[in-house]
Amino acid sequence: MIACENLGRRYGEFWALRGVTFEVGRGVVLGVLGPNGAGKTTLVRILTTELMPSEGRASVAGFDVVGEAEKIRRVVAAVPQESRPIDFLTPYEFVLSYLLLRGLSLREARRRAREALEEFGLWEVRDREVDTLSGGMKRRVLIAAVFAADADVVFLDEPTTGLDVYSRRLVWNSVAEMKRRGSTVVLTTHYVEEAAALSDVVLVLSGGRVVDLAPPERLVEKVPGRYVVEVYGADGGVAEAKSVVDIGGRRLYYVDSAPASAELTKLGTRVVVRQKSLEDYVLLTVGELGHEDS
Ligand SMILES: Nc1ncnc2c1ncn2[C@@H]1O[C@H](COP(=O)(O)OP(=O)(O)OP(=O)(O)O)[C@@H](O)[C@H]1O
Repeated sequence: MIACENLGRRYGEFWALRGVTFEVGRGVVLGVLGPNGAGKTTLVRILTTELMPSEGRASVAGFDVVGEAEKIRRVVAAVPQESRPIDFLTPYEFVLSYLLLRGLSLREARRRAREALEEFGLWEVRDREVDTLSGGMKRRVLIAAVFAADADVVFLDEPTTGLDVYSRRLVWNSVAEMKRRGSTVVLTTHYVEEAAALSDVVLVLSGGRVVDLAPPERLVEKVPGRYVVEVYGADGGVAEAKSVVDIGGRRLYYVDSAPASAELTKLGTRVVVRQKSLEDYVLLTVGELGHEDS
């Protein structure tokens, strides 16, 4: 459904994306993870035909992003980063006009607009001006419109940034539903647990390059050891640790077996033992998300 071959984008002398090669099929949720400036939005903008690549090729739904951009626009739906719905419309008018512009009949557009606004908990506020809604509600209006469009390929660029737990869960459910309907979903996010919960495959970018492309559980398997001992404050060290990471006032030890509780009490003021996760993969390979690549 999406294929990139040696894809690159340059701004002047600076390569924001380089040598990106990957393929994902129909009905797949592709999570895109990477630190600030890794190239996630650049990749999404090229695939949604908003930005031309500087080198390489990419196709979406079998259409070339350069030569067949018009065809791609008919089969994709996107919520760009930090986008907002048109302020002077109501949620109902916004979703309805989005569907009509995509070529749906009035009858079908009305049916889908209602269904999507209900799905996103917006039916009660359907006739209020978007301008008067909270930031999280505005975001939900956009995602509801894309959800209602039932496109072959959906791009969600950081869809849950700034959303509360309830709204985030609504978005998560809608991604699962889009996948169930057969859409391919590309989801960029800084929330690692979100990528882990929703993605079939995770594309890890750093400094414009592909670091890895694999199902989340495969990436977690690459983390050394089985457990993580998180120690807050001063600590005496864990002798048999396979790897150690320092973040802020926290030190993480990757170990094969959980230390006995007597040993834990000696370690520091606060100690947590947990299973390794996708967040540990990210910490060990690309550092903390949210940090600019150097
Ligand atoms: N129009 C532009 N002109 C020059 N440089 C740009 C432009 N757009 C993006 N860049 C640079 O390209 C790199 C990749 O940016 P991009 O927005 O794709 O990263 P990102 O992974 O989406 O980051 P974030 O997580 O912060 O949204 C960054 O170093 C950015 O500064």
